[in-house]
Amino acid sequence: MPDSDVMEPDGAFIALEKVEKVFEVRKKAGFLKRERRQVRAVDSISFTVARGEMVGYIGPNGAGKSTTIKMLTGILTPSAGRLRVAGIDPSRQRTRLAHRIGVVFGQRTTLWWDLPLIDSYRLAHRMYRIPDARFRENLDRCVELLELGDLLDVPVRQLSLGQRMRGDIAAALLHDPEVLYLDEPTIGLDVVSKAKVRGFLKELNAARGTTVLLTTHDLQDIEQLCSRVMVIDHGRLMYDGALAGLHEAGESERTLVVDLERELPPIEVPSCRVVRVEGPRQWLAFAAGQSAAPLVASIAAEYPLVDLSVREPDIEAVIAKMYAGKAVS
Ligand SMILES: Nc1ncnc2c1ncn2[C@@H]1O[C@H](COP(=O)(O)OP(=O)(O)OP(=O)(O)O)[C@@H](O)[C@H]1O
Repeated sequence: MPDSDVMEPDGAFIALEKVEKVFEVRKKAGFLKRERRQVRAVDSISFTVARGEMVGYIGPNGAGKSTTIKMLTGILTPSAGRLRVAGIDPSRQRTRLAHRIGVVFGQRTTLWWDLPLIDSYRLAHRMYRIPDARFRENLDRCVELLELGDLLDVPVRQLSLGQRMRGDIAAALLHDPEVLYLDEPTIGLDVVSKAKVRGFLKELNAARGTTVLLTTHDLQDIEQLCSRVMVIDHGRLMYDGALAGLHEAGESERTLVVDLERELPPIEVPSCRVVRVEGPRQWLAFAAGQSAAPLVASIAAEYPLVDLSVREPDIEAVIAKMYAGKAVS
C-alpha cells in the first residue's frame, strides 16, 4: 500500500523549493587546454503539485525540463534546494520511490526490444513484486483501454511508434504508480494515436486520480489534458498557472472577425485596431484580457454588421512571446 500519509505539510504531493542543478562541463579551449564551465540547467525552481493534478511542463529545447524530471525520479541529485515526492527524497531513496512513480520517455523505450510485449510486462510483474491479482487486473485494463490485445505476442521491434508508445505507457502503470511523468508521450505519433494516448491519460487521471506531470512540445497535449501549465526557460520558471492565464501573461491579443454588409474603410472604434481587410470582412485585434462585448456593441451601433466571431490567440505565439519575456520571481 502506498504510504499516502507521508506528505508535505500543505498537502503537496510533489514539492520543490529553490531546486538547482548545475552541471560542470569541460570545453576544449586550445590545443591541450580544457576550460571548465558551469551549466545551470535548473535555476532555483519552486513549485508544488497536489495529488491528482495534471500539470503541463513546457519550455524550449534545453530549458531544463528533462533535468527536472530526472531529479524527480532520483536519477539526478539536485545541486541545491529541497525536493520531495510523496514525502520521499528521490535521490536518497530512489528504489523506494520507484514503486510509487511511473515514467514514460517518448524518445526511449523501457520495453525489451527483441521480446514479445507481454514479456516486458511479466518482467515488471516480478521486478515490482506486483501481487498476481493486481497485475492481472491492471494488465487487463491497460490492454483494453490502450488496445494492446493483438500486440502482446509481437516483438517490440515490430511495433509501430504509436503501438510501442501505448505499450510503454502500460508498462509504466502496471505497478499502480501514484504519479506518472511523461516526457513527450505523443512525439512522432499520428493524429489517431495521439487521440488514443490523450484519451487514455484523461481516463486514468479521472478514474484513478493519478498525478500526471507532462512534458511536451505539442501544445494540443496541454490544451486537451492540463488545466495548469508551468513554463520553464533557461532553467527558470516563467509561468505557473491556468492555461487561459498564459494569454494574459503573454500580453496577447484576441481577434474579432467582422463581416459587414459591404466593403468599407477600416472600422474605427476605441481599444482595437484593424489588422486586415478583405472585401466586406475585417479583422480587429484587441487585448486578450479585455471583454469583446462593448467592442461588438459599438461596432453594431455604427456599422452595418452581418456576422462576427472571436478568435483566441494562437497558443504557440503566446508562449513564444513569453519565452522572450521575464521569469516569475
Ligand atoms: N549531463 C549533462 N551534462 C552537462 N550539461 C547537461 C547535462 N544534461 C543537460 N545538460 C544541459 O542542461 C540544460 C538543460 O537540459 P535539459 O535536457 O534539461 O533540457 P530540456 O528542457 O529537457 O530540453 P529538450 O526539450 O531539448 O529535451 C541544457 O543546456 C543541457 O545542455
